[in-house]
Amino acid sequence: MADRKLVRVLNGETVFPPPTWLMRQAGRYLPEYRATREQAGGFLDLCYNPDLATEVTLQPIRRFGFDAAILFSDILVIPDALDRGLTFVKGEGPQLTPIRVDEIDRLEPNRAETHLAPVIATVGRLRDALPDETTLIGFCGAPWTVATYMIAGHGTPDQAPARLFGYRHPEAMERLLAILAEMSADYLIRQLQAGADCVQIFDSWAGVLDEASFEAYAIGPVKRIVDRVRAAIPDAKIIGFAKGAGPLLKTYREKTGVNAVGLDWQVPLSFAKELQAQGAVQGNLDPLRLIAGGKALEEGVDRILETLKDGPHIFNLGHGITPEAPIEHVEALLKRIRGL
Ligand SMILES: Cc1c2[nH]c(c1CCC(=O)O)Cc1[nH]c(c(CCC(=O)O)c1C)Cc1[nH]c(c(CCC(=O)O)c1C)Cc1[nH]c(c(C)c1CCC(=O)O)C2
Repeated sequence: MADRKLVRVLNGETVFPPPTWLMRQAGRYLPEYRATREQAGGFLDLCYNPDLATEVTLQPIRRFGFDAAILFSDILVIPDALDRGLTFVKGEGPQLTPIRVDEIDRLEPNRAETHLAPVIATVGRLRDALPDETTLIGFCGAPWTVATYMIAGHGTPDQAPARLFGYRHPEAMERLLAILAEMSADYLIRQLQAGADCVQIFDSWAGVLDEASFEAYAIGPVKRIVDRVRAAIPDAKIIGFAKGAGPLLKTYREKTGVNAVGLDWQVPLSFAKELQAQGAVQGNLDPLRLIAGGKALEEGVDRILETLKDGPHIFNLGHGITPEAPIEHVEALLKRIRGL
């Protein structure tokens, strides 16, 4: 496992061309994903079916030969384990029962072990099925991002309901985040024990927090996860993706102790290079350049490679690939990176 390229980068090595994978690389832009998704029934049925979840995880590896596979699941399986009424309505995204302050102390985190067993089974199967050189990435949502969906009950443009909840009920928010942090740490430990080489913590909504809230809600709970995971697995490799964190990424890495920071597409490359002096960085092509293709794609890729080639870098998008991304553009992206 130590030789897998992406793990070497997480250890601080410079590898060129950089190991490459794409957030949401298993998804609706692939016809084979749409077919398996149809077969599964609902989206959650797909997440909890080890045969089909293994299949969709492997699809982008077979087609493109990415350097890493990411477990197929969703960050919202944690609130699902807490029985928060999660459903995925086609075209509308996730819906949950908005949580009230008085419900927080009645949550039952112990349900997670049994509930998430099929996801852990998927990790084990993947390690057996993947080519030896392919890194297997496990993941969870960061407590703050998961909490934003639990509080609003759905996605919102700026997660105002969760921000207001935090200002009005700071103690309840701290308790909710602490519960999610412990559950997430246990979940990541199980993924690593089942065969994941490293894990990523997705904080997609970190960028809506002000500085003090970022410290309390984005840094604190993620540090708790990192510390707890490393107490069980001392050399666990962890990528933190705090989308929209901008200049706070330096403190984020220092205080949480993650091995690599994920960069969204708005992070200036000059700053990315500064961050690289502290350790590995991952990112950060604008997903829309992948849709556009041609010069927009080539120039975006070249600028990232040129700026980050002398330090530890994992090539990725600055956020997930979208259903509109043409398959030929993904092929062109990989050719450009690998210089073929
Ligand atoms: C916020 C968030 C979620 N889920 C996730 C995040 C954090 C990353 C991000 O910001 O994109 C993370 C996630 N979701 C999914 C993965 C699988 C692994 C991967 O390929 O990266 C991962 C890592 C599958 C998925 N999760 C979802 C899909 C699409 C569902 C479908 O097939 O119908 C996939 C492939 C659904 C989902 N799940 C979520 C939303 C808001 C939606 C609806 C939006 C959409 O439809 O794209 C919650």
